[in-house]
This record gives sequence, C-alpha cells and structure tokens, in this order.
Amino acid sequence: MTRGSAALELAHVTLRLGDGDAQVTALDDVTLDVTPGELVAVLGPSGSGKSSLLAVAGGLTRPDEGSVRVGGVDLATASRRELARYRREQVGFVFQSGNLIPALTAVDQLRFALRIAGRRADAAHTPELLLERVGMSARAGHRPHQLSGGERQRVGIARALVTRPSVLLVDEPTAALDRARSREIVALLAQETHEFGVATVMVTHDHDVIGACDRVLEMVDGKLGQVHAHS
Ligand SMILES: Nc1ncnc2c1ncn2[C@@H]1O[C@H](COP(=O)(O)OP(=O)(O)OP(=O)(O)O)[C@@H](O)[C@H]1O
Repeated sequence: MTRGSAALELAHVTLRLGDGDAQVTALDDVTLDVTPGELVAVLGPSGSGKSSLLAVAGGLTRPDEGSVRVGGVDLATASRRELARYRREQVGFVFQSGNLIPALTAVDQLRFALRIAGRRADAAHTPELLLERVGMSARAGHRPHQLSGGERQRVGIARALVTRPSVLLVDEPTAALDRARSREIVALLAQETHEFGVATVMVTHDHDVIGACDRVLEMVDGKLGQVHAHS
C-alpha cells in the first residue's frame, strides 16, 4: 500500500452488530468519499452509528457488506494482518479527551507513537516540529495532568499526525472543551488536514464547530446523508 495522500472511499457499507432479536444495523448502505486534504464532519444523535463509521474506516472492524478502500486496498476483504498494518501505517486517531498516556511528556507521546508504528520521523515532521505546529512547544516537557483540555487535544492531534497517516479519524474532539476552545481545536484540525493532505472524518454532536469543515453530513439510524434543518 502506498503511503501519503490517499482517499478514503466507502461504498454501500453495511455493518450489523449483535445477534438475533438484538441485532442492530449500525451502518446502513453508507457511501462516503473523502479526498486527501478534506475535513468532513459527521453529525448525528447518540446511537446513530458514528462510532461504527470510525471503526469501519479505521480498520477496527470489517463491514458485512460493501467496500472500504484506502490507497487501492479494500479493508472489507483484507486479512487481519493487513488490517493491523493499515491501522499502524495509514490511520491516525484523535479521541474525545486526547487519550494521552499519563506518564509521558507531550514530546514523548509523539516519540512513542512513532516507535509503535515502527517509524522514524522525517526531518520536516519531527515530534518537536509537530508540537510547534500545534502551538505546544513551550509545553513539550509537560505531562497530561499539567495540561489543559485544549492543550491535551493539541498534543493528541500532533501525535496522530506524526506518523504521516493518509486517513485521520476524529471522535468528538470537543466533548471536554468550552465553546472558544472547541472552535480553536476544529480550526486546527482543518488547517492540519489541508496542510498534510490527509483525508479526515470528524464525528461530533457539536453543531457550533462545523463552520471550519469542508463538508458536513448527518448520520441518522445508520444512514449517512445531507444535513437537514432541525427545529
Ligand atoms: N456490540 C454491539 N452489539 C449490538 N449493538 C451494538 C453494539 N455496539 C453498538 N451497537 C448499537 O449500534 C448502534 C450504533 O452505535 P454507535 O456506537 O456506532 O453510535 P454513535 O452514533 O457513535 O453513538 P454515540 O454518539 O452515543 O457514541 C446503536 O444502536 C448501538 O446501540
């Protein structure tokens, strides 16, 4: 699989979870193309399938039907080994509250991510330079408990990008932040998405932050579509 700029292409993806009467169609015929350098927001109520969408796009689970293509490989038919490799080499994840490792300083979070990925930073994307990009140089030696929620998210974004993924998957990045911080974080995600040419999907409940996104979609009962006005 080639590294770098690759689109994320989901076609007619269906994912069923649970068994028998308890079975739920978490994703129902979902089609989504995200181009390199594009930030797509996915809105939707709790239980609508947003986490399932990230799980399928991130190679954490295979769909029951449809295809999920990144750089010419179909994750729906990939082996477990190929999926693990895809997750390690092609995907960056950003979670709700940063999900940083408590014992590590900000710069070590990024070094550790590189080590896990079995990668070396190229000269233009060292951990130090990435932290500078997200405005965290002065806090590079701080551990998570010494950082604010917004600062932790900045480190989380830098950590996700240090391995130079093709696809960036972002789960409720502003859940723990106030309105001003939320807007800053999503503006940063947009900036880095464009700069790195990464295909980014951000799921969120937060209608307030979608102005910075290139495209906004809505998930309802496992179906992905255009946003409808809410009363
Ligand atoms: N392991 C499972 N077995 C059965 N059903 C499941 C399982 N995991 C999730 N579901 C169901 O699948 C549907 C989609 O869940 P999903 O977590 O993708 O929604 P979500 O939009 O991310 O919700 P939230 O915003 O609350 O995180 C929900 O109806 C949920 O109850």
